[in-house]
Amino acid sequence: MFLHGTSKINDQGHLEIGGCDTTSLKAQYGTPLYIIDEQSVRNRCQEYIDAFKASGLKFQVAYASKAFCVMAMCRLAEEEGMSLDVVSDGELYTALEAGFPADRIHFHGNNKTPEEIEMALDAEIGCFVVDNLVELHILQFIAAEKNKKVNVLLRVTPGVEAHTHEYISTGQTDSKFGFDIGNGSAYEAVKLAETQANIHLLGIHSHIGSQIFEVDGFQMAVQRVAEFAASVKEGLNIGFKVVNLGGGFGIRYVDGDTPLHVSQYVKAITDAVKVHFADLGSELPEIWVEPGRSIVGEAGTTLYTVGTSKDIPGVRKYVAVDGGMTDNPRPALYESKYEALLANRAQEKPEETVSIAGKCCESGDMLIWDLELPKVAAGDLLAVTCTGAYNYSMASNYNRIRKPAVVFVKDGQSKLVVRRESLADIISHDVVPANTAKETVTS
Ligand SMILES: Cc1ncc(COP(=O)(O)O)c(C=O)c1O
Ligand SMILES: N[C@@H](CCCC[NH3+])C(=O)O
Repeated sequence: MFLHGTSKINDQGHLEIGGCDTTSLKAQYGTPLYIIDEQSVRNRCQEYIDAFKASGLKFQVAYASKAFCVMAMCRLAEEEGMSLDVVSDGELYTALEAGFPADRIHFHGNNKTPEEIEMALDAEIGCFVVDNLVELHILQFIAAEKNKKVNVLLRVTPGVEAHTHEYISTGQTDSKFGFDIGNGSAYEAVKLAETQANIHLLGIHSHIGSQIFEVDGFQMAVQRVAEFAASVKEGLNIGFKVVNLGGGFGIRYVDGDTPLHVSQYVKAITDAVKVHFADLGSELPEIWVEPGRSIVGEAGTTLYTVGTSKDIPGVRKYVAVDGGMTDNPRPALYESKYEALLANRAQEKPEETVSIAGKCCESGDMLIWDLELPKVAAGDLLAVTCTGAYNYSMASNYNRIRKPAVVFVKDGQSKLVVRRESLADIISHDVVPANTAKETVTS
């Protein structure tokens, strides 16, 4: 079994993360429980920053908060010197309430509402990543009304297709995101942006996909973006101060996933920048990236309690846990694969093959197929690894299942960062119209 970060099996044969025994975490917080290995997250942030420092280029590493956005995580990212990418008023609000410096916040999204734009302008965020012409016009209009000049990156699609699951590729020409370089719309957008009095065009942004293992997609994107920058320089005499290359750096979910070390991705990108932008003859651009999954993914573990099982002789044994697609929709959405171990008997040898089912009323609610485990029984603790990214942030209340708590663990201490939803939370937004309430009372 592959253990990430500070995870290990302790003398009691229990899975321990951040020096905390997972059986004690269950006793203290209950299950399902998201456990975040705080030191691993901090280390990963520093690996990015160190790799960029080594390149000698000016840079910003913006944590893509969509991967896991809670106030404690925003604080941590701030402490580690990261910038922050947000895509909605909710993420922006979380960051601001956490005290994240507004000037290090970058606002993404292909359909920002005027209200969201206004909120971000009032907060004086660092920059808007403008996705389309409608947004450019709205932003100019609102910025003019407020007498502000806003920093803008234009999101372009460089036409690079990263090797990844088709549902999570965003770099192709046929994409809902950004201005296409290939058909000239990116060039026209630059031209237009430059004429807008309240827009300060900082540069461009490209994001080629997610869970990428190879460097060639990033290198190709740098080349395309540099060629585009050259054509803009030549045709419009406009230079880009900033080039943002998005996120997408892969992580190891299961055997066979072969991510590179963060420093290798960063070196490949910064070397490519040095090669392809050198010809422009001006100062090399500042390079920004936006890793999400690779900051928090491997640091997360979800702890479940095993409940019922159903053995169909000669076919399959289903083992159900007290969570499922509500806390981790990725297997159902993307057929994502995960590994798991029995956290309370972590040293025991595998004895049976089981498939891990969630508790939702949905046959697709399966977390892991064909997992080798010791003989598993009700009450055992199952730890699914690598759940730090796009699990809590994509969790739902389907079947009115409550969202789990989240704890940070480090140096033998655990800190609650999101409390478990209560049953009262579940109905807290419900409104019973007056006449229905009356009928309910009298029936
Ligand atoms: C624009 C943008 N930036 C950054 C990210 C973060 O990607 P990842 O979590 O794969 O690093 C995404 C998501 O894929 C994205 O769409
Ligand atoms: N939510 C996706 C990734 C989408 C990336 C956002 N652009 C996942 O779970 O992997």
